[in-house]
Amino acid sequence: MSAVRTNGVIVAIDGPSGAGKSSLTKLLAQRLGYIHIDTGAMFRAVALMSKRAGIASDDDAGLAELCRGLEVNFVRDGDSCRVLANGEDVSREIRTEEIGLLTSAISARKPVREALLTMQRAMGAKGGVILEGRDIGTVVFPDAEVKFFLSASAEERGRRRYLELAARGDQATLEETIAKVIQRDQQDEGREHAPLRQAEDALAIDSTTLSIDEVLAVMENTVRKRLGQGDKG
Ligand SMILES: Nc1ncnc2c1ncn2[C@@H]1O[C@H](COP(=O)(O)OP(=O)(O)O)[C@@H](O)[C@H]1O
Ligand SMILES: Nc1ccn([C@H]2C[C@H](O)[C@@H](COP(=O)(O)OP(=O)(O)O)O2)c(=O)n1
Repeated sequence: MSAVRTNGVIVAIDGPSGAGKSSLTKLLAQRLGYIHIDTGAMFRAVALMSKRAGIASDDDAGLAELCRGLEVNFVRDGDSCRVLANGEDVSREIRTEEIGLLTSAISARKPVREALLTMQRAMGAKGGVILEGRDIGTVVFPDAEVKFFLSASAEERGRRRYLELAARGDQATLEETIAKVIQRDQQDEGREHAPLRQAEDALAIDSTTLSIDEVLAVMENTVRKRLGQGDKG
């Protein structure tokens, strides 16, 4: 093991939008009794606060100032987790498509990545955590004991998002939703700082034709083997 951590190992789950990171991280954390850190929610909180403050997505000085005064926390609420930005519950407000696209833009800015990198390392250092995002296994915790790169075809990821939006009563079409997924992939993969890419030592899982339970079984067995607990069967 690369480091002695007080509470257990660090599990990194990276991958593109709609691959199933949030769903799987939540379930795996429950199975292992680990803490779940949704780093996308942290970037989303910065995006929301920058929009409210009228800070442009390329205003690095403004974004740096904003991050200096921002505290993001997660609090458990029954089965789910609330996201607090300076104490305010922003869990719902950060989940719109508009904030998703804005987040993709501001998360490319160096001061934002630096500020959140420090926060994420502090949150995960003791282990016993699963962090999900785009650069956990490559940048935030390159020494994480277990790394997954979860993906699925853009069509399938767009279809999943479309079903979520339709359930919320959103009018978006399937074609538009797939196009937005592809646009976000290009922004996240093409940026200069901490682009989305698979860590060399990550286990790649393509969930296009797998159910959530099937992906969960692969992940849980992989982590338990790493913990020396053998196959869960
Ligand atoms: N393997 C899967 N099969 C079918 N639907 C899935 C699968 N994984 C995730 N989903 C669904 O796809 C949507 C997006 O998943 P989510 O966990 O939010 O992805 P991400 O965090 O990677 O953006 C959710 O509605 C989720 O229930
Ligand atoms: N570790 C991370 C997590 C998210 N981001 C960026 C890239 C994404 O487009 C946005 C939103 O991420 P989020 O995981 O919430 O988005 P999805 O739920 O996958 O659609 O944030 C990042 O750059 N680095």
